[in-house]
Amino acid sequence: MITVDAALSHLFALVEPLEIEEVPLAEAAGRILARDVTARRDQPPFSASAMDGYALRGDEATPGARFTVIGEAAAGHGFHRAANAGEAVRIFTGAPLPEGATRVIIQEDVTRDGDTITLGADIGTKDHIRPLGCDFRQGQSITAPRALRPADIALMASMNIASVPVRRKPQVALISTGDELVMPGEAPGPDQIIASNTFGLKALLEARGARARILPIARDTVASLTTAFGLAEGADLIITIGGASVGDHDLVGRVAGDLGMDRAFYKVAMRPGKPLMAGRMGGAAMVGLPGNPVSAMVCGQVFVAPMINKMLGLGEGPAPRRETVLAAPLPANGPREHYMRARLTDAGLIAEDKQDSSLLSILAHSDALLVRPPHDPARDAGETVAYLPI
Ligand SMILES: Nc1nc2c(c(=O)[nH]1)N[C@H]1C(S)=C(S)[C@@H](COP(=O)(O)OP(=O)(O)OC[C@H]3O[C@@H](n4cnc5c(N)ncnc54)[C@H](O)[C@@H]3O)O[C@H]1N2
Ligand code: MOO
Repeated sequence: MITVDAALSHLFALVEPLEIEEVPLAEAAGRILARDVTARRDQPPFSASAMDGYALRGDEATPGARFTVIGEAAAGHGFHRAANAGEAVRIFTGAPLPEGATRVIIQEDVTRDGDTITLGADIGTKDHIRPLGCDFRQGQSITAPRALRPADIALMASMNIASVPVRRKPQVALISTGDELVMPGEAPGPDQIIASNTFGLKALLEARGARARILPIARDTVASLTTAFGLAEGADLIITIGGASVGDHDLVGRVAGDLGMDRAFYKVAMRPGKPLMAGRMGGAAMVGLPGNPVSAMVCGQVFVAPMINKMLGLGEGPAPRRETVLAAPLPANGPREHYMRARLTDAGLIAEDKQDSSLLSILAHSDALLVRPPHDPARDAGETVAYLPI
């Protein structure tokens, strides 16, 4: 058995950052920016009014001063003549400031009579002008790598970037193995259960930027598993679930080996998730996850998600941990790193009473995996512990 950290190093060695592709801006949300992009223009490209009112020379803006309105500037339609002494231009929010004007007086502070305006007694001190380039200047960068959020998409649109260099999405093939499994919606036989792991993992990995394909369930036969591996052709990462342990029907390691899988390791000192295996299989990385549903999901968080990150150009790093206090005491941990299902409360973290790795209902109502190092001693309420948010 190897440590979680050693397993992660092996897993990182199995994958590389994928190629870069250009996608239309409208499809770039959630993708990983692969190269820096730079603004193609200044924003705003001219000094613009921030309010509806009158543009005039700031040195003339005194309470009670009068001006002649000589024209109008609206957003998209500037007024292309200078405002001279004693002149004002009717202006609207977003309009270019006419030459000579250095201040906008909002219309609430002005009285107008025909083409004459008089400034009110309290016009404040603000100029209500957005200077040229005050948001960003041409050449300003958004640096890669970066997971693109809605605000980044808006910023790139404003920068006039219509197509975006992103990492190709990792293609993941998910194979459930076991005679006991049927797909959700099917009628299970008396000894059968529903395959849940592929669905949970697809959701987990797609939320992290991968594209996951659920293959037909492989039965516990060499022929069926061989067929399933064949269907995984073209994937960057092949994930099997179940059949990884030492039972007579646990065939994944053997069949993968026969098909040329170059095994990097088997078994990790963690709980749940001990019978994990991985290696290279043709052009793909292969990870064999344990079948117990919580084990598969925890391994997805701890191992597969960081592999996806590396493929997306986000570097090699473990699943990010946070710290908080315990709200209830914990007994000493055994020799394996334990990822305990736990709930975050106002008083701190509370580990679930039941930690069996078959209990999806407990996982679903947990929001943290409390990380216990191997041989961690008993802990009291109030002590600081590490956890993975899930
Ligand atoms: N003698 C030993 N027995 C077991 C050991 C061991 O070290 N010695 N390890 C145990 C641990 S820990 C785990 S985890 C499991 C892992 O076994 P497998 O990876 O071979 O998984 P299966 O036996 O195929 O299935 C285990 C369990 O999970 C259910 N399962 C499997 N696939 C799915 C799926 N896609 N969706 C929902 N549920 C699934 C399966 O029906 C079993 O109940 O081995 C222990 N045994
Ligand atoms: O490691 Mo198993 O994954 O403990 O249930």
